[in-house]
Amino acid sequence: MSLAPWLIVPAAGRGTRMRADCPKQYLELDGRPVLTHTLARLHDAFPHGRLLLCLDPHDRWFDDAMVPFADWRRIDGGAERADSVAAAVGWLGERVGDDEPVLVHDLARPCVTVEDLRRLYAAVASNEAGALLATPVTDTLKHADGAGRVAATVPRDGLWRALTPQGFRLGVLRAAFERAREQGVAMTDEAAGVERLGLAPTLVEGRSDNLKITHPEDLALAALILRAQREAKTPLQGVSP
Ligand SMILES: Nc1ccn([C@@H]2O[C@H](COP(=O)(O)OP(=O)(O)OP(=O)(O)O)[C@@H](O)[C@H]2O)c(=O)n1
Ligand SMILES: C[C@](O)(CO)[C@H](O)COP(=O)(O)O
Repeated sequence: MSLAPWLIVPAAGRGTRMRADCPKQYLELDGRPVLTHTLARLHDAFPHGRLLLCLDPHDRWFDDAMVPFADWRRIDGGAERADSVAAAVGWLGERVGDDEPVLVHDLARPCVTVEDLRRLYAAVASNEAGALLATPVTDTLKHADGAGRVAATVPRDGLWRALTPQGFRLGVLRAAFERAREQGVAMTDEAAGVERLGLAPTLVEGRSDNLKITHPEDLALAALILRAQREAKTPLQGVSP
């Protein structure tokens, strides 16, 4: 498989749950914007990767100098994450073959390690239905009754949290978005669309510290994770400072 995967990075969110003055990707994390951490990890893992960065067309914080990739382009994002990814998939579909490997990674996940990125990419090569990083659920799960009370305890056996990246051959990804559009269904990750094709993407167990920065308290947590990863170093070869 090509050593230069296509990397779709949805980065057009507004970060409403973060309740900050700017989108969360521009908040400072360990001395620099969240965005630069995530892109540095991707670049460390895939220096020759080809980046499609989905940005809000009205984004006034972004600067080209923040991107470490030689080969990259900006894609106008949409109203929802799936719309942003669909725009990038559409761009690719008009230009490259269906066998090309594509990884989709949330910009809001800056703590993904180089090792996990490469393990996931290797899994994409050997699984026709693609693969995603995921981690087994460790909490007890409750189903709510709509009035803030417990309706049931949900058995957690076999339940995993879906992380990113998620990787597929372009043809599979294109078919998944096409099917979702025809059926008018919303999907919160790419694997959900691929499942609707009757395919079963492979779960690749990833690190549980691959946090998606969503709420204000996640920023401090992400800073601690990055620091701990830097200090651990050995299993994380190639991690940017
Ligand atoms: N219309 C959108 C919405 C989200 N994203 C991206 O998808 C990833 C995951 O989305 P999420 O964490 O939900 O980010 P926001 O939409 O920014 O947050 P919120 O839902 O709190 O507004 C982020 O990297 C975000 O920038 C995107 O590209 N386009
Ligand atoms: C893709 C994802 O990060 C997998 O956990 C997640 O589904 C994104 O959800 P969001 O509601 O758009 O943050």
